Amino acid sequence: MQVKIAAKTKLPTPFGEFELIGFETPSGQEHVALAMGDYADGQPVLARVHSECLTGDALFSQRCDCGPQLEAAMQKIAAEKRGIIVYLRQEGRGIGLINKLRAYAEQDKGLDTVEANEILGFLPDARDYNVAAAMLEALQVKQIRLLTNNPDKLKSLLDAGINVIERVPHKVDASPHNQHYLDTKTKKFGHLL
Ligand SMILES: Nc1nc2c(ncn2[C@@H]2O[C@H](COP(=O)(O)OP(=O)(O)OP(=O)(O)O)[C@@H](O)[C@H]2O)c(=O)[nH]1
Ligand SMILES: [Zn+2]
Repeated sequence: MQVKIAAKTKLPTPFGEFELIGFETPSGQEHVALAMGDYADGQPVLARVHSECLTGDALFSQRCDCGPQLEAAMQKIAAEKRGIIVYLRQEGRGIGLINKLRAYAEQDKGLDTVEANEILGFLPDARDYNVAAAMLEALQVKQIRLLTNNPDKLKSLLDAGINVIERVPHKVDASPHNQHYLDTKTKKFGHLL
């Protein structure tokens, strides 16, 4: 896949100043990367491949752990003064925002995250990481230390051609609201929590 770096700017945050890089795919999708330090020097880069979660990243939802994971990734990168967050606009594990809200409504009736996706006719996880590989290549990131608890994501990134040399655990504290969600991640997706 080809991606185009469409814009680069500064992103001052409570954790330090990141470089914000905007990407466009040939089909018109938009993604961003947040970067700090010299990530193109060929040495391993601490990296998070984060899937968009409007509810968790921006609206403080406690149904999932996305917001705290994003914040923790920014903090860890700032502590090393070097790293990258590939922020993919693959909301709801690739099914889109409104379908995720429909899946939440099914969960409100008692289904878990996997069952809710399935009853709506979707795969449990419909994400595609080829665009992440293309973004890292465009930024000349040669090897990464991946912040994740998800073994499938690790495998998918390797399959997409990303040189992941290490998995760095990325656990955040559970809340009473997301405990069931995290249990499902462990039981059905094999997350190492
Ligand atoms: N379809 C669906 N998507 C969800 C649900 N809860 C969170 N998501 C989406 O899941 C994505 C985050 O993926 P997760 O499976 O939580 O975590 P991960 O990124 O695979 O694994 P880690 O790297 O360990 O965090 C985001 O796109 C969220 O919008 C849900 O109940 N249903
Ligand atoms: Zn989330």
